[in-house]
Amino acid sequence: MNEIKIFSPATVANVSCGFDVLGFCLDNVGDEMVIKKTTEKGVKITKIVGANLPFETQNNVAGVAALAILDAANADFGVEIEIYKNIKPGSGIGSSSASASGTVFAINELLGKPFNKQQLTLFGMKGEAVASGTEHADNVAPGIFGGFTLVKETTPLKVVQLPTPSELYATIIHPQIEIKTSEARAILPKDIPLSKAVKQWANVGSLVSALHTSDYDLIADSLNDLIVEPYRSQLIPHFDEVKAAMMNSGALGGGISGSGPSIFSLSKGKETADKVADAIREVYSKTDIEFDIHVSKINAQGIKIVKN
Ligand SMILES: Nc1ncnc2c1ncn2[C@@H]1O[C@H](COP(=O)(O)OP(=O)(O)O)[C@@H](O)[C@H]1O
Ligand SMILES: N[C@@H](CCOP(=O)(O)O)C(=O)O
Repeated sequence: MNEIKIFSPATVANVSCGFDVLGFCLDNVGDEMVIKKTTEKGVKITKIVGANLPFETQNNVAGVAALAILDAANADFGVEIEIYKNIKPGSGIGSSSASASGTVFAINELLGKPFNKQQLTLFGMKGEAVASGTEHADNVAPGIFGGFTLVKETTPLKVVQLPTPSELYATIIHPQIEIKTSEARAILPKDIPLSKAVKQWANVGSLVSALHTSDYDLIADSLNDLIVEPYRSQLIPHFDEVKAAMMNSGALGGGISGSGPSIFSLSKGKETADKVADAIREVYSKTDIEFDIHVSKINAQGIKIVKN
């Protein structure tokens, strides 16, 4: 295979209580990428459509992720990368991560699949670090594995795949303002009170259990973030109103998607997820901020091959 086209989905990191460890994959929102083998070694980004992003290999997450996997494989070829962006950078639904995970998935296919999903996540994290300043894996992992993932450790990397209850839908609003992950990380406290930490890790544990047992009430009870949301929600216009509208229209719960500005909710069934979409549309329609709303199934497969 000399060329591959893939669909690299958007992802929601943190899932309220699981800062830097939990994430899930969306189904109908994402970027496309075309990656071609070249006889000359090295990585060239030849086309970027839909966003103003750096073409220099070292400054683009796709370029850095590509170098990481090609080096590890000691590949005797190089690649040219075309990026078709539908996920706006700084969106909070894993724009940078979609490029990183899509690149390593595609190059692994061109190499004949020598690497497993844990290894691909590791290469993707190298790219993700260009955007956020840290090698967090909570967007890359759900893109590569699909569904819900838990990053148990980063050194050495251990990603745990979690089950996806079949009736779970996500509703997401993306206000068209940019919040850089690196900046949203810089405002977080270095230390947190033990009493809050206890509640937070209890929520992570109960959410993981609830995903295993498809216990929607327990999912609802677990979707709380006492640690990060109080700081970051101040960067998102109308956050409290959107969250109230989500809860009043039947969502199980929700919060900031990744580092924001997107706000996500989870609902039982598409009908409720659509009602949530209507309610949050009403909140933002009264403002002069442009926005997108997505209703999506949870994508259990992750990145998909469009053409090879
Ligand atoms: N291929 C890429 N896709 C998206 N962002 C990229 C890419 N390469 C570099 N970047 C940089 O990463 C930053 C956006 O990433 P980030 O702040 O994490 O947003 P998001 O939450 O949408 O992933 C921007 O500064 C952007 O220029
Ligand atoms: N755990 C990270 C996730 C960032 O997600 P993104 O979609 O905003 O890139 C964080 O919260 O900083």
